[in-house]
Amino acid sequence: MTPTPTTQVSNQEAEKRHAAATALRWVRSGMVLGLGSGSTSAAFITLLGEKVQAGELQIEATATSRASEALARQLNIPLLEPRRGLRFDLTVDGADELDAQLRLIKGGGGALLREKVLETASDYLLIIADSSKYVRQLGRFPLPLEVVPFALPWVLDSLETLGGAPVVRPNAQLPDGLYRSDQGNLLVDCHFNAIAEPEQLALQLQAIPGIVEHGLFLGMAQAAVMARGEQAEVLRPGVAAVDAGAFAELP
Ligand SMILES: O=C[C@H](O)[C@H](O)[C@H](O)COP(=O)(O)O
Repeated sequence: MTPTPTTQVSNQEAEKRHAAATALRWVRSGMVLGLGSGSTSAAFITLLGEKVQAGELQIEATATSRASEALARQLNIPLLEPRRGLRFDLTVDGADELDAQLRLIKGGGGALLREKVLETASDYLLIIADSSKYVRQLGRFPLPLEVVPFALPWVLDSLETLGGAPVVRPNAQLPDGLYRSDQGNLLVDCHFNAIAEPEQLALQLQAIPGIVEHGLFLGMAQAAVMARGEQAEVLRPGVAAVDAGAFAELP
């Protein structure tokens, strides 16, 4: 039987929750956690909050977006403000795409800058994902960039030259009709369709003034928990997937 779009969505939601619940197994009391953004991260934060409220886990955390911070606060998860020397034992976050090397596209929800900041300050980045996120080659998902508003015209010119078919992300609810990040910057989504050399593209994007950050997260994730139906697999860069049940601790 061919799955209907509604069935696909609910399967995807079930996989997100399954990946989130599996990732919780690696959280230990005493850890300082980075909390990701997006729907899969929200599922993780919700389950984490239940454990904290039940007194089963004592952790502290910093969130990668205002939305995740509000959710964590609502669930009484103790929150740490950014400060010098603050590092994270573990950050758990979703992704828009991941490949076999655990190279990622992130930022579909607009949180890529704070995510990259926290994940760079983390000893371990664990990605949680439903199976639709896994790709052979990055780029089908439009690559998000956070852009300083003043620089937008020239950034768009440069992105056209790179073949990125850039689209400024809209938000019909705001007066100028444009989406704003938590920092008040614009988001530009680039339609490369296929990114043959992510490392080279990352360098090219970093060289364009006005791009605050791009959504390519390369060499950052140590592992991913990906749910596939009822199963959860652990992926590590370049290593064949292993059933999550095979691990008691993060590999
Ligand atoms: O800006 C958003 C983040 O990078 C999310 O982690 C990413 O978009 C995945 O979101 P979701 O879990 O909702 O698919």
